[in-house]
Amino acid sequence: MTRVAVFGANGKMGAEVCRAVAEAGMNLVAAIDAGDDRSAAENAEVVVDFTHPDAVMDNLQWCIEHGIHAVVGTTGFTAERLDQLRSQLAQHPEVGVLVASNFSIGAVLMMHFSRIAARYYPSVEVIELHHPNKADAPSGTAATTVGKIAAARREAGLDAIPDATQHDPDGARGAQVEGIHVHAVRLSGLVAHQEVLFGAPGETLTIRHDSMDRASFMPGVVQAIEAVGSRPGLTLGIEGLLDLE
Ligand SMILES: NC(=O)C1=CN([C@@H]2O[C@H](COP(=O)(O)OP(=O)(O)OC[C@H]3O[C@@H](n4cnc5c(N)ncnc54)[C@H](OP(=O)(O)O)[C@@H]3O)[C@@H](O)[C@H]2O)C=CC1
Ligand SMILES: O=C(O)C1=N[C@H](C(=O)O)C[C@H](O)C1
Repeated sequence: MTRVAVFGANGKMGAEVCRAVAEAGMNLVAAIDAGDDRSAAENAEVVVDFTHPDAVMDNLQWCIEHGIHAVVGTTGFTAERLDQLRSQLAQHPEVGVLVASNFSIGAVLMMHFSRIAARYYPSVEVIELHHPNKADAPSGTAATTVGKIAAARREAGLDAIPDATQHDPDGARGAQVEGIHVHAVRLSGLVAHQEVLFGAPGETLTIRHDSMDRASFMPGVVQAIEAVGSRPGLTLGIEGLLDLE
């Protein structure tokens, strides 16, 4: 039985992960929340972190220094943060850390399909929609999606988006991430949703994903816990676990 500790255990995701870990027949050895002593997690094989962008880097440094693998759903990962993790992992090459901005199969497919579509459309915008208690904007999923679309556009030699910078005196067209407009909606009743809108003369393509319940993330989290120990170093996303790379 894999020994698992959950960081952020009292949160919306953490509580769900604690249930999923037990239901998957794993051994939940510690459920840690803000202010708790992490030493209770020292005999875990895998830590699952769903905390806060301000807390996650310190938590991961602790995991890596203790030789504990980590599955990370917490968002807020910049290129600099990922480089910092790679440097820490280089000192502990046996440890695996898997960071995924979204563990739901539908969201992973939405990002995959968006990457495929990106080269065929001059225009693209992203609308992400979440519950109002979300700590960050734009979402980690939106940032990952835009990163994949921007890379596919570069590989295809596409010009900059023609309509990205026009006519926006009041900022109503949202933030720009890698030159792509991203709109963040926060609304009571929502969980986690995203639309990727592609446009070309005379047509549009919309790819939409909806998580109506946090249960949608659990199969991906459990699969990542099972896999992370045999993947030393940094793994980004669960695409590799789903044969989507
Ligand atoms: N990758 C994915 O598939 C998904 C990722 N997420 C991401 O997961 C993160 C958490 O989301 P959510 O569960 O909704 O947030 P919540 O605010 O509901 O839960 C976060 C929990 O972590 C606790 N916490 C804060 N700091 C620490 C710490 N240092 N050690 C242990 N626990 C700590 C918080 O305590 P307190 O409230 O007292 O600060 C809180 O109980 C976010 O970054 C979110 O974007 C969410 C859904 C899916
Ligand atoms: O905070 C959330 O709820 C979610 N966070 C992740 C993100 O920022 O993309 C994943 C999902 O969208 C839910």
